Amino acid sequence: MTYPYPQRIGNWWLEEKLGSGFSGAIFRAQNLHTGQVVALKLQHVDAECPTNRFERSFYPALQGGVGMPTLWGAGVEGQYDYLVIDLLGASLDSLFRKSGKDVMDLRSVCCIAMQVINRLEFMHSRGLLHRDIQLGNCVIGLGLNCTTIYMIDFGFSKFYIDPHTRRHIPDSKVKRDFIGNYWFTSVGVHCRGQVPSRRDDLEAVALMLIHLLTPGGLSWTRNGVPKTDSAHDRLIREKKNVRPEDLCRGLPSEFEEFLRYCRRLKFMDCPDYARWVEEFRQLAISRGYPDSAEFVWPAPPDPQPMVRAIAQRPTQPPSAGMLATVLNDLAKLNFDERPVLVERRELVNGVRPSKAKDKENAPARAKKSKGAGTSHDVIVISSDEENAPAPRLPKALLLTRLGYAVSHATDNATLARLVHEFARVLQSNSSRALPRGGAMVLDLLHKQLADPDVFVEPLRTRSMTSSNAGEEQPRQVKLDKLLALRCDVAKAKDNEALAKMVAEFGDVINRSNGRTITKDGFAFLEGLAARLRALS
Ligand SMILES: Nc1ncnc2c1ncn2[C@@H]1O[C@H](COP(=O)(O)OP(=O)(O)OP(=O)(O)O)[C@@H](O)[C@H]1O
Repeated sequence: MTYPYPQRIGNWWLEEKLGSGFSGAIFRAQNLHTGQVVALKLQHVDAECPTNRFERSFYPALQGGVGMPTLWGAGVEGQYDYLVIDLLGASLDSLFRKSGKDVMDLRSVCCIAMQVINRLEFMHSRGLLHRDIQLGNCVIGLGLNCTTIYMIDFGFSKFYIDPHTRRHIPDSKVKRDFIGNYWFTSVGVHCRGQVPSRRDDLEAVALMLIHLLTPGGLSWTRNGVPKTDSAHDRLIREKKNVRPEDLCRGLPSEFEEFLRYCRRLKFMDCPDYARWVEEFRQLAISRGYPDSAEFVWPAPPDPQPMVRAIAQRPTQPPSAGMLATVLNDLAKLNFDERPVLVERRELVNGVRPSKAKDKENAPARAKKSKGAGTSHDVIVISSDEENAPAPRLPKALLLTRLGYAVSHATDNATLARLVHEFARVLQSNSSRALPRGGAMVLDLLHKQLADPDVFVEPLRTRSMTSSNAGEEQPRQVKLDKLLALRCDVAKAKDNEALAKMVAEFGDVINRSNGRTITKDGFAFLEGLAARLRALS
């Protein structure tokens, strides 16, 4: 039922209608005495779902938080229940729709991730769950606050810390009607009728981020809001059955890891918000984006479109155009040798394809690579000459390029050279910590050595899902393992054995304090390069 809206309520003069929801409408309003301009959320007292009544009780707990609207007034006057809050800008939903793009750019998505996870950390620290995370409930600020994302619509919120007992609300095995929205509410709450807790707010964020990066959005959002029970059942089935790896195919691994992480959390677990903010920050940095969580919209032109393009998993064959761009860029890094690639399927455990085949493929390859066509057949990131000038490129970009070259290397000699280059890049770091881009290179190297045509779970994911996930190893254990790896690498029989060692190396470094690479670690990498040369 719709109700006629008054022109004035309390001290507020209602102006333009900004939007409307299930139970009411929201107006820009002005204070009759001070001229202050605000947003006023109006609901009829007989509204079917009187969310203002609940929202009013949650706002006080949220005051003072970054990205939390200030509550300026609230009450019931006549037939209307109203809430007066900061006037804010457009929702992420409307910004994205108006952009006309099929997917949102990675930098913006990383900023959304960092900010929304921070907002949830704040809300949860005040004992409150949001329970309706969606793009329409994330809005940007106005004026100086236009790069800050605000959370709105606390109509479905709930205190998960009982204000009287100060304890977490209890779980229940009894299935309940779901609360939230069709698109992003967690599988546990939406499809299994579980009681929502902090983990579910976070899972909704994960789904929202994946949605933004998926052409056409998450598959279950494509038919619109389900209008019948059977359509809703279908949606639930689809949402429940899709595997994280399928949802996140082609996306940077952080998104799949984040979704899996949320789904592994137990009902009362406190999520590690800082870790995920840092993961998305590092992801943005590793792709060459500024180190900032500010949500700048419209998204500025991408300074490194090539880097973003190769965020795709290497299992997806790059287009000829993309390949040409990447090869051109690689060529600029150095070089007296020019890259020529052969088909990935021709790499069998480091055995070089036959010369005859090389010749057959030569014309096609030459077209893809500007300047190709010389007799050289490897990608060179830098020459072996000691005094060759070091490329002045950000480390993250160098590592990304190395990763790309590793995933397209076709013989052990190339891999050997890339591993040597990898060790050099890591050593040029002021810190000896393995950067995120370094972990990616190890992942790709492991995959190349194990079997380039088979999907190999990334090392970082594996170490986090293992039974001793996240556990740090005592320093001595780490040192012993690295020493053993350093000694054993020279005796490795084949690429498979080397793949196992790379996996072990990544695991040891990942689980060590500060992820530092010791002298033995570097010696292992050099030993690996030598062994690859010997096996080529
Ligand atoms: N503070 C604000 N400033 C400017 N616009 C706002 C503000 N709050 C909400 N809006 C706009 O109004 C729309 C509806 O707001 P909100 O979600 O709070 O209402 P609702 O009635 O709870 O909606 P729903 O039924 O969709 O949950 C938002 O999507 C947004 O576009």
